[in-house]
Amino acid sequence: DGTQKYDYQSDVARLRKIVINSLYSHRDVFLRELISNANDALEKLRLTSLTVPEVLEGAESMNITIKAFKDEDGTAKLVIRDTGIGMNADELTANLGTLAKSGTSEFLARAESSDSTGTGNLIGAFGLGFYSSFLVADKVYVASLAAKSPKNPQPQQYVFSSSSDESTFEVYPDPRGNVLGRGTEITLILKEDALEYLDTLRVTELVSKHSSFATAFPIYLHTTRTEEVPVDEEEEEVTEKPKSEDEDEDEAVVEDVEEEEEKPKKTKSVTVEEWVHLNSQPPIWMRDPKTVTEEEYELFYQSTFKDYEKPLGWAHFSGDSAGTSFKAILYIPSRLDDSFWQNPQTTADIRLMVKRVFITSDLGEDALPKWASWVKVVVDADDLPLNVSRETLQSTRFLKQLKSIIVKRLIQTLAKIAEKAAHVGELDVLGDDAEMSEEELAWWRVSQVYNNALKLGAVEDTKNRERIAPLVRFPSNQRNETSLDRYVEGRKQGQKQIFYLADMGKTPEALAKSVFVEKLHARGYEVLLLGQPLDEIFVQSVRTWKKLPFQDVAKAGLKFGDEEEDPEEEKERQKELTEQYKPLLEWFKNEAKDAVRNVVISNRLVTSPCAIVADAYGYTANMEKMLNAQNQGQENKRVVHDFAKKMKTLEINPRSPLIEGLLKRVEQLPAGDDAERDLDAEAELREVTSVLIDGALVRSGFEVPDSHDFFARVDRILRRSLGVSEHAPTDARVKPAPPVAPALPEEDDFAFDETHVQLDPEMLGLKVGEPVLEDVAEEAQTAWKVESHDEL
Ligand SMILES: Nc1ncnc2c1ncn2[C@@H]1O[C@H](COP(=O)(O)OP(=O)(O)OP(=O)(O)O)[C@@H](O)[C@H]1O
Repeated sequence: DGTQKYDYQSDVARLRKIVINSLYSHRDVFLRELISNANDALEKLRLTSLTVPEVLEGAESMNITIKAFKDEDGTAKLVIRDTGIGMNADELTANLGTLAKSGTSEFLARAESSDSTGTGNLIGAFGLGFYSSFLVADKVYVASLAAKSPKNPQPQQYVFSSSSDESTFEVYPDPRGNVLGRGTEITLILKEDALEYLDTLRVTELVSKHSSFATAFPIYLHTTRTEEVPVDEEEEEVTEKPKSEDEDEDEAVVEDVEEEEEKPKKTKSVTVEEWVHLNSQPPIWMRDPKTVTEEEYELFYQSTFKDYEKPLGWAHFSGDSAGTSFKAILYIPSRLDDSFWQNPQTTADIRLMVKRVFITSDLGEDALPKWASWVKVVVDADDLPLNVSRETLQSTRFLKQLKSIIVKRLIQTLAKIAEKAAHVGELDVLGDDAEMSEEELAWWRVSQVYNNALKLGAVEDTKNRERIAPLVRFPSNQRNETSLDRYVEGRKQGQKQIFYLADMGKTPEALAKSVFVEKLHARGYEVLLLGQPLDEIFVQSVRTWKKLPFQDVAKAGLKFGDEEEDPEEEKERQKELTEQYKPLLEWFKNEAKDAVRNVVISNRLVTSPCAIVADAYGYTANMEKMLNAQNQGQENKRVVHDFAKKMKTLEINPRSPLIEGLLKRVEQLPAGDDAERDLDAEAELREVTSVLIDGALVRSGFEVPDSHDFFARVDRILRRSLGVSEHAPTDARVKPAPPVAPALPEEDDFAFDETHVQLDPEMLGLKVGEPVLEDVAEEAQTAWKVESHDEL
């Protein structure tokens, strides 16, 4: 009576199908998911009881029980029961029949497209746990009795039932009445091929592997075993051997013993039922770190934070803060979500417990500084006021200090991983696993994921800057990556600057080829190559390292540090060169007056003919790019901006044959009044010079003021060198577009039939059947689909 029949929401139907089809090989996950739900329900109850004590009525204990058995009809049942908060009829319908979680479509897309590796864990991560019961059950009954509360003073026990192949479910009052006392009982009617879960050993193994950390509440498993018990004395037939009269004492002793062995006491088999406590060990964070294995730490992380990948590192520590002692484990996840960079306010994942009881994982937005908000932490404090709002909780001294304790510990943990891999900077081929030791690989992974977050830390977290900056790695012209400490260690005698070149968006390879690096590189100096958006800001914030200031090699002020050792003749030569090149310097000053402030003989160029160097207070190309983007449309800033833009020097390389040639041509120009001058030759030379200046701008990373005009000049010079007429026009006739279309396009006009695009993985030289390669093929196929769209 009172049965309500419902259709599943379409998403649920789709999801159940995916879960059942794609997760077959991961079906063990169902138990972990159901236990995790039971734990959540118990946590909710405990927390609610702080303000509404009557919720505890109905059942004394707070625990989870599991019972597997075959009933009288031979039906295999697995029953998982908790005495948690429970659900009323509406909650059963809403919680189990609809999907309220965001991210579901992401899960669906991922589960439908992937080869299902990792989906076993995805399922929990997306909050779809309950449906995993259909992996092992043909039919599921969820009986639930909500906890008593002022709103629901007389709760009634209801049942939700559904079978794995139906698209409907039913909710009805439990015909047994309120037998649960409180909480939820999930009865799985096991599938024919899932009878393994009747085996208590199997269940014990699963619980201890995946769930023993997931809950602080006791989990009991119902077990039965047969035991031989002695039959009662009176039942036993006592046959005593009559003693012969001539027996002596000694013989009698021997006979007695023999008699006992030959005639064992009678026993009978009885079935003993027992509830075995499966998670009797204290939770992992309460244990002595020496007794916890690596695998236990990893499994605990995966089940607690619902991550299907293993963490990159962790720290297990205890302490005392503001009079509260605590134990904690912090984890470094293997990935940094994209949202880290997109969302300026990220909430931290800190699971706060008090004496093993979970309190909250929402400590507000500034629970950790932004740069460290990705760290995952479990903290168990000895004593905290529980029955309080989040705001009050946040203002406790303990929680205020917790923030800096976690950050400090995180930095220490990262530093330890880095230290163990101290030689990582010397590796030539990073990323080649074969060449890396385990320690190096561990640090390499951390650095790959968190390097930019650490830069952010060094910029924003001024208190910890000194500790974070040494963890940041930069590529250089000499190695794939180096720390600031290693850079300073490897500096040359006399070197008093940390050389760097910053150009946002450029690869280290491209930066290494820059005109500014060429001489430093040729002389054996190390230059940090900064191509990431945060790099220049990092350098500006840190300013000096081990007392050495950072020097932008694209700016004036570059000193090798051994200039004083230069012989007299070197200085003399420099003077001579300036004298010798005077006419060319004058010529350039005139031609480049719109772009630069000064023109000098270069000391930094090796093969390039010229380059443009920013003054110490002018803008480098990189800063100019950043400021251009920032100041767009702001007239008042433009004036300052334009001024700073001109604070540049053109350096020319006297050893370059191009510059030598130009000097000769400038010297050959007839001087005098207009009548004596060769205006054509001057114009031609001016054009070459302007291309050289613009070329120097480009070479130095700046933009040319008018690229169309620049290329028109290059074209003219090319024509001249090819002997083609400079003025011959190009045939510029083109076919005009057809007249305006009369009607709006139909949808079909753009339809693209994907079924035509099937790319054979073997065509790509990939072996079919290997999951990794299939992924590649799939990616290639997607890429090709996109290309075909473009062509259409
Ligand atoms: N044993 C239970 N006691 C009380 N409520 C439950 C229980 N099991 C499930 N629920 C309710 O059903 C909802 C859906 O459960 P489901 O396992 O599908 O997702 P979830 O538990 O919300 O997410 P996740 O699996 O990530 O923890 C839960 O949010 C909870 O409200």
